[in-house]
Amino acid sequence: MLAVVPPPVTVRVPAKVNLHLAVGDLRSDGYHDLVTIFQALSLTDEVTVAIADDPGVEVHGEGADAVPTGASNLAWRAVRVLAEHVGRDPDDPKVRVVIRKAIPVAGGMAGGSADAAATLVGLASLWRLEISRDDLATLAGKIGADVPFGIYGGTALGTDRGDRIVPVLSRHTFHWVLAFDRRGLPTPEVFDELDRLRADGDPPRVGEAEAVLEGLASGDPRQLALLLGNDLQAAAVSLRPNLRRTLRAGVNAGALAGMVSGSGPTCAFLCTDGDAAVRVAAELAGAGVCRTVRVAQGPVHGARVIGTEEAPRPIPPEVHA
Ligand SMILES: C[C@@](CO)(OP(=O)(O)O)[C@H](O)COP(=O)(O)OP(=O)(O)OC[C@H]1O[C@@H](n2ccc(N)nc2=O)[C@H](O)[C@@H]1O
Ligand SMILES: Nc1ncnc2c1ncn2[C@@H]1O[C@H](COP(=O)(O)OP(=O)(O)O)[C@@H](O)[C@H]1O
Repeated sequence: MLAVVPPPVTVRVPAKVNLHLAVGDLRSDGYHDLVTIFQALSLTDEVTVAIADDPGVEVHGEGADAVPTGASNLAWRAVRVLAEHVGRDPDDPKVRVVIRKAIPVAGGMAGGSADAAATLVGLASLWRLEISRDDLATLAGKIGADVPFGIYGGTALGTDRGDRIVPVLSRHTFHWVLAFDRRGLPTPEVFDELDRLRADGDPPRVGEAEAVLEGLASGDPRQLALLLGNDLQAAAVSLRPNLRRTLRAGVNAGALAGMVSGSGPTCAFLCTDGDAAVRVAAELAGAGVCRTVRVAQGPVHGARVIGTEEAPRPIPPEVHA
């Protein structure tokens, strides 16, 4: 009898912005304790996993040239972690992963982490595993601090390394403009720069997460705008002084507030509503301070298998200058 090969599974997964990012001291394991509030945004990557005799990773779309396709690809690490967990051979998982990127690479929006989260969710479906979202999130934490949030999406409080996730009920939609920088910024360099700035002086620290949770609950973007904060912003701006100009340009264009997203260099601007976001995006694009501008809204759900009626986006053609 012929074995039936299950069809490929495609998962859509969101980028994140940190509405609040409080960084504690450097720990002995090389990480910092964090208290952060994540929000998942409608800027998404798509990841397809399929049974294949030619295993590996393919990457297309935004920043694809800068993404490794070997063992260090975070999606491939997810394949290995899940294979090991369920007793499959991690060195020969017989899986092909195709990633279509829209999330900027090394942009502070957890794009690689999102691809890893999507791979876990996709493989759980492809391999027909009985595994809960919480168990997938625990495995996700072995891949990277930001990966568990990609499993849940929505709005969530992250503590410890940022990988202990408690979902936050958030009934309101917020509108964002995102400014992608010309080059990415490696996360470890930004944490190192913050440690250096703190050894030399006293860069500003964000307040309490509770106030931000109240701002979220109010649904009023004006209230939330006053409460956004990111301890890594000073470090990202120190490494990339041009971000100061980008942040100013977004606010001058009519955003309620602008901040560096996570470790940067993407800047995120909170706007009054969807129409305002489109106006801010158009003006920011004309200001010449960044590479690309996108409009997004949040919160959106985490990594989710796309139904058969929702075909994956076609692979964008490569554009050469
Ligand atoms: C800063 C944040 C904010 O959400 O994300 P990005 O803005 O880069 O996407 C995260 O903490 C990034 O999470 P992620 O990118 O998954 O980090 P990992 O791969 O686990 O760690 C990369 C490196 O970042 C530093 N790191 C990360 C998390 C943390 N709590 N403390 C740290 O010091 C460490 O130097 C670590 O070796
Ligand atoms: N699937 C992936 N997508 C993007 N980057 C990846 C991926 N796998 C590994 N990486 C590596 O991880 C680094 C950080 O990627 P990313 O998650 O996009 O940034 P950030 O941590 O700033 O949010 C990249 O510079 C890249 O070398």
